[in-house]
Amino acid sequence: MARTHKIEDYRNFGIMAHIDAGKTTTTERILYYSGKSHKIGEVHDGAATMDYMEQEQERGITITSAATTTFWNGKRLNIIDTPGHVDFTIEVERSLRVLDGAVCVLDSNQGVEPQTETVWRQGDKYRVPRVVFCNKMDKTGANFDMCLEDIKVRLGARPVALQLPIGAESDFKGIIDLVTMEAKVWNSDVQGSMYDIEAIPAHLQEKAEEARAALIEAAVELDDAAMEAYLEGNEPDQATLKSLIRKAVLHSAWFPVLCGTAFKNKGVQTLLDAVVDYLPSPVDVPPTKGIDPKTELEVERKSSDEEPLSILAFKIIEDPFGVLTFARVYSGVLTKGTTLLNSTKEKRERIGRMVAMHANSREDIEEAYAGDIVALVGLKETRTGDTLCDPANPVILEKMEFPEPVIEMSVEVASKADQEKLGLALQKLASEDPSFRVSTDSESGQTIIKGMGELHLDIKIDILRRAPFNINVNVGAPQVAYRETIRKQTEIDYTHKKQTGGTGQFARVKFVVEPNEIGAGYTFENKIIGGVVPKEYIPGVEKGLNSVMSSGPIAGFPVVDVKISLIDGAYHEVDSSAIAFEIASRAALREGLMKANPALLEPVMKVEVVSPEEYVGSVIGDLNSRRGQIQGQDMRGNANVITAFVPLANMFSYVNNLRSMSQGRASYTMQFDHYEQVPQAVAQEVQAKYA
Ligand SMILES: Nc1nc2c(ncn2[C@@H]2O[C@H](COP(=O)(O)OP(=O)(O)OP(=O)(O)O)[C@@H](O)[C@H]2O)c(=O)[nH]1
Repeated sequence: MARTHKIEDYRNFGIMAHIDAGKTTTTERILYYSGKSHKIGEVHDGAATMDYMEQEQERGITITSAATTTFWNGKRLNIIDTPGHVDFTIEVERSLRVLDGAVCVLDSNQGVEPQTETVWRQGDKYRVPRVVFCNKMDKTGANFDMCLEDIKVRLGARPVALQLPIGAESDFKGIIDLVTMEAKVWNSDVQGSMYDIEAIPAHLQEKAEEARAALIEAAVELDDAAMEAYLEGNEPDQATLKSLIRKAVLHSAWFPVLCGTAFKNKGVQTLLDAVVDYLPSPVDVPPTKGIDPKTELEVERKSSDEEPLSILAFKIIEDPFGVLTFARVYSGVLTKGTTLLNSTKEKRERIGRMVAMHANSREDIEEAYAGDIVALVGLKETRTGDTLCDPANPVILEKMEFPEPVIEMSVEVASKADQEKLGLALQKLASEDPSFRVSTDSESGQTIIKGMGELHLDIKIDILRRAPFNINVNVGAPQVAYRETIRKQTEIDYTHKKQTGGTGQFARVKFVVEPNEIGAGYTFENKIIGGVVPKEYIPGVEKGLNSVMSSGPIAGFPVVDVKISLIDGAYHEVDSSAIAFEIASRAALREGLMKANPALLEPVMKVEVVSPEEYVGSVIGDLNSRRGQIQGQDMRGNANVITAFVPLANMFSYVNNLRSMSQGRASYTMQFDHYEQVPQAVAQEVQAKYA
């Protein structure tokens, strides 16, 4: 077997957008036009082929990223459909990490929306080259110029039109291609429609010439020779112009903007042309970086079949075929049947079977090459973010960062049989989604699930209740994931002594307890020199400390950002034991934390409300009453955008309040921003509730 496409002919790209802008519809049309899907699945019928999870179809939203391979103009396209809801931001991050380019889809009636901004910033973080597709040009209120302005103002990015719309709303007919100066007109909006090339409509001629001049000026800025020629009156030819646009995209110097309506089948082929012409191939982006686990030195892996094999797992899903691990091959060639090293876990993993995923079928493959995105079947040890590599040339590719969950909920089942099923099911879900965690409350013994938001947990519960799990679960109300920390340094000297007839118990420990840097977590250091606390008792000490750190003294929440040093102690030849030291350490730390000015921390969300003018006063008043701090207020179109930091504790069921406050006309999004100390009065309430 050999490559079907040169690596230069690959386009690994994602589609990112605010919820409902039309990612799924656009992806469906792309698959249709590129010939892989024979029936267009409409999102509103719940038949979209990309949205293969039953739930996604019912809710009409895309939850998991599905990777799909298709072909256009002789190029091999690997598409990832990324979810738009902010609770699934982690999925968007994962996708961006492994893709080389992206199409950002806007709703032309809405312009840049809050989540567009979030995914755009994530794109900036991973330096993903992008083109923008203004979708829904057929919708009432669609406005291409407003979208361009929004990209400038709200994203602070530089948009350059590659096309102009011909007509808008129900009169939208097609586009003027500013590179070729042709009108491409769809004279039908039924599925599979092709465009006709027509003369540019007379009333748009002047506007098209101006827009083309702007495009050429933006393009020649990227090349001195082209600029000089242009100043002397020579426009770049079409091939040069295209290569300059490509250069602009690769360097994010500016962003080409296209338009169309995926739903009405207009502008999809021209979008595919732009993907092929302007988005990068794997060799156009910098080589991927990693660490050599033996030397701990940084190494680079070029996108080439000749380099040692390196693969990053970015998504795990459970399906009737078994566990599918979606992975990107960064370098080298992977052959079925090989045993690889999972360098992140230091474990071997055999690749027994691998498949290329298409929207509604999968194809068994024998080999995968640098640049490919494949699904590996039945891996046992590999988790999202792990590296698989050639055991003789180990590398650990850059790790992904996962946000901490901010919301939690208890789950219960009635029967013992279900309890066992629940444990296994939760373990499975947690291994697929690193932003979803499971723990057991040490005091009540309850199972607690943790995630990024109410919807995130709702969806997990739904999965548990459905086939194949079919578990009858009861859930508690969602709770904020508080944390505890300390504000000052203290010392604590504690002796545990007990004499009950026979053998007694004796242990003395002395600790320094001090605040650690934010995000540094909990660290323990044994600073004892000499044998005042023999080494065999140290595990007991750590066990005692850990139990307090996982359930703090204020209200039983995990304690973070604390450093503990063991500086002194004493033992008794006969009466000391690891257990005695565990008891002493637990009691010492409880006392120590209480002396060290303990504080309760809560997650604070960044909230953005988009509201018509007449409701702004009530929205702001309401946010203030939720302990919100208003950060800003500006205009988008004729709507006001209010941004605020609000504690998550006061945001439950906000959607209902906002709806009734604005007669359903205001909308909002929120995402975790940071942890902050809870005001005294609120801390007392929390303490009364939990302690
Ligand atoms: N008028 C019009 N409606 C569209 C167009 N594209 C998509 N829609 C509709 O907009 C709604 C949302 O489309 P989706 O494709 O599900 O959007 P999405 O961005 O994938 O949404 P999520 O997966 O939930 O984030 C659906 O009802 C589509 O039929 C378009 O070009 N014009």
